[in-house]
This record gives sequence, structure tokens and C-alpha cells, in this order.
Amino acid sequence: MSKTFSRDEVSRHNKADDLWIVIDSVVYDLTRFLPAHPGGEHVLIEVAGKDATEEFYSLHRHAILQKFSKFAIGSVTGEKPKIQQDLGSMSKVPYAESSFWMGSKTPYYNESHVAYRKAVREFVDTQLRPHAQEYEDNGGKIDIALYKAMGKFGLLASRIGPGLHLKFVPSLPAGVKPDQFDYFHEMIAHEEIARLGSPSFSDGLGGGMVIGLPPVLAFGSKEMVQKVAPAVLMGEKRICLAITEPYAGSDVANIRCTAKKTPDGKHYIVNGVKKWITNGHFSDYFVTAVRTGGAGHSGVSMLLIERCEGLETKQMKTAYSSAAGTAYVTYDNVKVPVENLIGTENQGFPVIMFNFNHERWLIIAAVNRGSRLVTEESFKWAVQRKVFGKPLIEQPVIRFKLAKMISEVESIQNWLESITYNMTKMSYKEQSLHLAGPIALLKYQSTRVAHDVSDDAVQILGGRAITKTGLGSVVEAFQRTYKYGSILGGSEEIMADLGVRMALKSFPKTARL
Ligand code: HEM
Repeated sequence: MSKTFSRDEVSRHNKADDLWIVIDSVVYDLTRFLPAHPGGEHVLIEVAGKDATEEFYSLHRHAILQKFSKFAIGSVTGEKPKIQQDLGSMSKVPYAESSFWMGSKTPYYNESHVAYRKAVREFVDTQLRPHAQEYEDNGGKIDIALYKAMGKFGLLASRIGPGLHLKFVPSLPAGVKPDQFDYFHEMIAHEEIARLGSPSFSDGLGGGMVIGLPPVLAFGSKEMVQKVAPAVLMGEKRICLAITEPYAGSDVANIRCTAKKTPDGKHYIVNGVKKWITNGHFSDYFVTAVRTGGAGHSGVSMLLIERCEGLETKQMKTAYSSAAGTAYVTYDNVKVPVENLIGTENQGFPVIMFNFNHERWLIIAAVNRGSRLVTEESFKWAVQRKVFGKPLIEQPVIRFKLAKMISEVESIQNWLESITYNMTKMSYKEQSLHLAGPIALLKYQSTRVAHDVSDDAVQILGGRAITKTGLGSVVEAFQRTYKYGSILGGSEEIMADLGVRMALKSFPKTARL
């Protein structure tokens, strides 16, 4: 594309059968594209031979130009593109990144976090983003090649956090060493994946692994860990966590799926159903909560179940696209070797609870990054959209909405970073004692904020925010799916209640008004 053309020359290609336009200094020959243009022929003929930068950006996302780059034939002599794109780099839009990444001082991040975020962002923007919108729109099983690329890059392992499992992958992004890797690196990984703005695609890329693998790593036998973890972390196999049933959600102790030992004591026979299982539709391993004993939580065990005869998955029609593989799972006399027990029989409840705080914490990181992205989208739109003869941002009511969105997102971020710092300094036991309450309250607050942000963003973007393709696609995906965060990992109501109940434990008996 090294050819250059004068504006005069471009202006001579101004007819339907010879149609050139200029967008941000790049010259496009749209003659062949004209009959296929989704916006119709007339609008393009109107700007034939002219600079259509303003018209283009008021109707399309920049990504369209990348997708149709084959129509670019050169550039205008002596001109360079002016429109700033943030692919692979930090956004310059105010509040589009959290404060440290926009120039503020921080006690939390060091050079390894900076290098790590840069590497992850580049990977996400170049390897994953080009596929995101298509999976978001059309669903479908995500290509295993993408998992394998994430595995090799160390991004799947990063999503599980610090720990011995990091040694199962050849390297981590930016060459961070496993013993250097902390919860801030992990938080960055979740944020960068959420920044794709494609919730079902992001969850399709290992959302099940993030919650399914930790119980195996913490409670599985050596042989089980050796068999499952490297294959999953390298993206060769997929795993999910199967706890929720039509009968039991937040009240995990009520699960009904049963596992009965065979008379020779060598197998469990599993019968039952599981529902809303993220990645279940294409998983190889199902970390499944089963009832091996009496009623309540003391009769629950965890089993690693491989896809086999009797285990079937059905794609569920949720607000997500099918890229997330959300499944209804049926177990019909599924035979599972007793060696696949995770932890001790009838002591599955602590296995289930083990990763809850971590899961809630990472949901906060992802949800708030989604809220921040949607705030950036709204800010950009408010500045570029002209209505009643002036930019939308000149309306005080729009500035007020943005003020609310920005302040809410920033306050979540600050509490999140403080909690994350404490996670890097506390043992698992200390975290359970001191952070379960704050994490629960912050999860509650982050999804309330997502609710507010979604509402304001939809009002700012109008019809675009309820249209799957085009300028509002990121806001549309968010408003369709943000509720997931307020349900999974513990509902808002349970989170709020838990937060206050944990606080009551240390409430001084002598405190009085
Ligand atoms: C390289 C040049 C262009 C390409 C590749 C292109 C491609 C597209 C595509 C794929 C869509 C579907 C909507 C979406 O996914 O965003 C679309 C819609 C549209 N385009 Fe273009 N377009 C180009 C230039 C232009 C220009 C210069 C104009 C106007 C002067 C225009 C006017 C429209 C209109 C009015 C729509 C419908 C928008 C809506 O539904 O809200 N396009 N275009």
C-alpha cells in the first residue's frame, strides 16, 4: 500500500463504476464493494471521490476498516492517519485505564506488571480480538488453536493466579517468573481479557477452567494433577466446574446429583443433572459436586469426571452467545473410578468453598473492567456524536451521566487494588478470615455499579446500544450480559448478607451509640 495519490486524482474517481474515497488519509477503491455495502449504494455514491472520514466514523467502528483493508489502495500524498487507535497500547481517553496506567503514582505495581500488561494487551489485541466479534455474534465452539496459543503464551495459567501450576507452562507473558507472579499479574490478565468487550467469547476462553481447575490443583491426587493440569493449562483439554443444578444454586448444600459406590468399591455411579455450566458444552473434564452421603453439606463430595458414555451436554440458550458453551449436563449411570475423588468423601463442601473468594475477586476485576470499557465507549461517543447541531458532550445531562459512571468505576478499582494488595501479603487462612467479607461487599457493589453504568451507557448510545452490530456493539453485549456477574459466584443478595455477617463476627460486644 505504498502508492500515493493527490486529492485531485482521487476526486476524479467519483462514479458508481469507478468509486474512490479517502478515510483518514487512506485511499479506498470501493467500486467492487459498492453492491455489497450493508449501508447501501447511494450513501457511498454521494461521497465518491471525496474525503469521507467524518461520515465513516459517525456510522462505523474502526475495526471495519481493518476487516476490509483489501480495498485500501494507497494514501493521500504527504498525509498521515490522524485518528488514534489504542490496539495493543494504552488508551489516552481519560479514565479509560485505571489511574496508574494513566500516569498516577501507585504503591501496587512494579516494572514486571508494566511489562506483563503490555505483553498481554498485545497478545489479546492481535491474537484474540480479531475473532471476538464474530464469536460474540454467531457463537460456536471456539477453535482449539486459540486455546493452545493462550496456553503457550502462559495466559491460561495466568488466569488461575500464583501457585505451583505456573511451572506446568513453558513461560509466562513478558518472561515473568513463576515466583514473581502475584495477584496483580493475575488481575491484569482478567482485566485485559474483559477489555475485549465480548463477554461470551471471553468466558468461552477458559471461564470454566478458572473455576474448575483450582479444586483439582488444591485437593486432587498427584496423579490427577499431573494428568489434568498440564493439558488444560496448555489449552489441549478443557475443564469446567459443575455444581449448580435446577434444584440448587447459591444453596449448594441442597444438590441432588448422586454418586453411589459399586459393591466392589472401585467406582462411583453418578446420576443427576447440572445446569448453567460455563464451557460445559465443549469440556473434556467436569469437576462435579455429587451427593455421596446424607442430606446437607456433610454428604457432598467432588469428583473429576471425564466426558464418557452416559454424560451428555446440551447447549443452553442464555443471553450469552454459544461461544461460552453454557451447558445443561446430564449424568446417566456414569461410571467414575474412585481414584477420581477430589479430596475426601463427604468432605466436598470445603473443596467447593476453597476457591470462592478468589472466584468472586476475579469476577469483580472482570466486571469492573467491562464497566470501564463501556464508560470509555460512552465518552468517545458523546464527544464524536453531533446532535441538535453540537456534540452530545455539550449537554450537561450527558456530562452528569459520565461523571457518575467514572466515579463509580474508579471507586471500585481503588477498593479492588487495596484488597488485591492484601491478598499478596496474606496467607490463604488470613485471606479467608479478613477478606471474605470485603470481597463479598465489593462484588455486590461492582455489579450494582455495572447495572448503573449499563443503564447510563444505553441512554447515551441510544438505538446503537440495543443493536448487536455496529457502533454500539460493545455496549449492547454489556447490557445483555452484565447480570451474569451479579448472579454467578454468589448472588448480590448473598454477597451483601455475607459481607455484613462477616463484619458482625468482629463487632465489639461493648460498642454502643
Ligand atoms: C471502507 C469503507 C466502508 C466500508 C468497508 C463499509 C462497511 C460497512 C459495513 C460492514 C456496514 C454494516 C454495519 C457495521 O457492521 O458497522 C456498514 C454500514 C453502513 N455504512 Fe458503510 N462502509 C464504508 C464506508 C461508508 C461511508 C463512507 C458511508 C457514508 C458516507 C457509509 C455508510 C454506511 C451506512 C449509512 C451504514 C448503515 C449504518 C447503520 O445501520 O447504522 N459507509 N458499512
